[in-house]
Amino acid sequence: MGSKRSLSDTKELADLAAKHARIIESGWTGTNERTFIAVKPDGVQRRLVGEIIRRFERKGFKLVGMKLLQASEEELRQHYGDLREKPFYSGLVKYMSSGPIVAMVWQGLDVVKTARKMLGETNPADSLPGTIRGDYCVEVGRNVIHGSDSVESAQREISLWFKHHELFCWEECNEHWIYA
Ligand SMILES: Nc1ncnc2c1ncn2[C@@H]1O[C@H](COP(=O)(O)OP(=O)(O)OP(=O)(O)O)[C@@H](O)[C@H]1O
Repeated sequence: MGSKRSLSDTKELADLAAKHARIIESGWTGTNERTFIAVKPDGVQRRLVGEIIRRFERKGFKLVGMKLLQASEEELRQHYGDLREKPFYSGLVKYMSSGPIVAMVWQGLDVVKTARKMLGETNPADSLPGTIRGDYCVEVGRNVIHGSDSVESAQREISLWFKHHELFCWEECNEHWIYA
């Protein structure tokens, strides 16, 4: 009895540490991945932040980082660099800098692809009811939410909007919280 650890306890702890290390290593790619989600200024103004968080939590994803911020034009230029030549680009930057956004990182199995499904199509008119854009907006230029379109975009966007120390590492926190 008492608090003495046996050899098998030590082995269990070592196995657990190795398991944690493997999960942390694979946290950026593969199936247990992270995505960048932003509630756009219209979503914040319309008090949709809580509803959006609720959907991601209930789906089973884990919040890894979140902040309310005013995006600068420079940050938006970097974020939307691939759309620079589009006719709607300057309107998009103006819209995205018109008020605070809520930047978030969510983690979980296939979260990049699944989040895009939860968001709906870029144009709300093409989005099915039940999706965020299908339920809460009508205009492509005011479509409430952003979500990374690939694992690579997610990595780039997360490192643009968040510093490493702003992201929580669930795997280091408590073994019972780890996804299988
Ligand atoms: N035709 C358009 N007119 C006005 N704004 C547009 C138009 N097309 C796209 N946008 C805006 O630019 C954003 C980025 O467009 P993109 O083609 O990357 O779509 P998306 O990947 O679905 O959107 P997001 O990056 O916001 O998740 C859209 O979410 C929308 O706010």
